[in-house]
Amino acid sequence: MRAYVVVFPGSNCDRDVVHSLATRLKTPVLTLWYEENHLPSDADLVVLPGGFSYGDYLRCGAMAATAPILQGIKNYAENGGLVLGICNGFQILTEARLLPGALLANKNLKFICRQCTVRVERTDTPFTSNLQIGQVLKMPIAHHEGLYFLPPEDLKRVLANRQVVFRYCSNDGTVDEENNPNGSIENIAGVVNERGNVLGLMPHPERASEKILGSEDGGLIWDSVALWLAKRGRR
Ligand SMILES: NC(=O)CC[C@H](N)C(=O)O
Repeated sequence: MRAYVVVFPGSNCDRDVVHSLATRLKTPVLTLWYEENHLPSDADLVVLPGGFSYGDYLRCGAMAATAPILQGIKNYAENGGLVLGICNGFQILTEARLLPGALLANKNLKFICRQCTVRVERTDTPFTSNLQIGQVLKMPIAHHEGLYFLPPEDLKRVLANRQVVFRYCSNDGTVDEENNPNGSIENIAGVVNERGNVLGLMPHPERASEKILGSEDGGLIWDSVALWLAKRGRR
């Protein structure tokens, strides 16, 4: 398998994602500059990493969503390619309308950087294929605009389509207001598109993929992608 990590001006988690993916999966991971307008034909996974693309000016992800590489990502996703947006990458995917909803300022209006736990809601996606429904993953969040929001009609559609993949929860998997760090609607921490090949999530798997980081649970997401690809003949 071959993975690519997109670098925008202001990305700051790109190297972490490269290191984490390459170490865990022992696979080539290359970076891709935002001014490219198409993706290499050998890409099995494209990651939009966290950070502050374009300094978060205008709205988080709004300017990056108009960068040339997004055209390549849209074509790639339309053809079924796997796209993962982490934190600022998630914000970029919603701004580009590749994912529903929007990320608004956290309910306490503060930047929140801390460990948190999310519950797995779906295992029939490439990103969660090696997980169990209800499994709790420990991964840190680090954002100011992480409150996931959808207007009522869109929320109904997203729930009916089972697009919610992760929900913020307690250590034992309880989903409630107390365990909702940023005020996201329905505790939503990650969603997929209808087809299931584009995932956005606010927690950082790359910051939770080695014991020394306090959790290796993020690595389970990488394992899931590798397993899903291997089942389709991509190693
Ligand atoms: N870690 C990140 O990707 C941060 C995302 C964005 N800059 C925010 O603060 O919400």
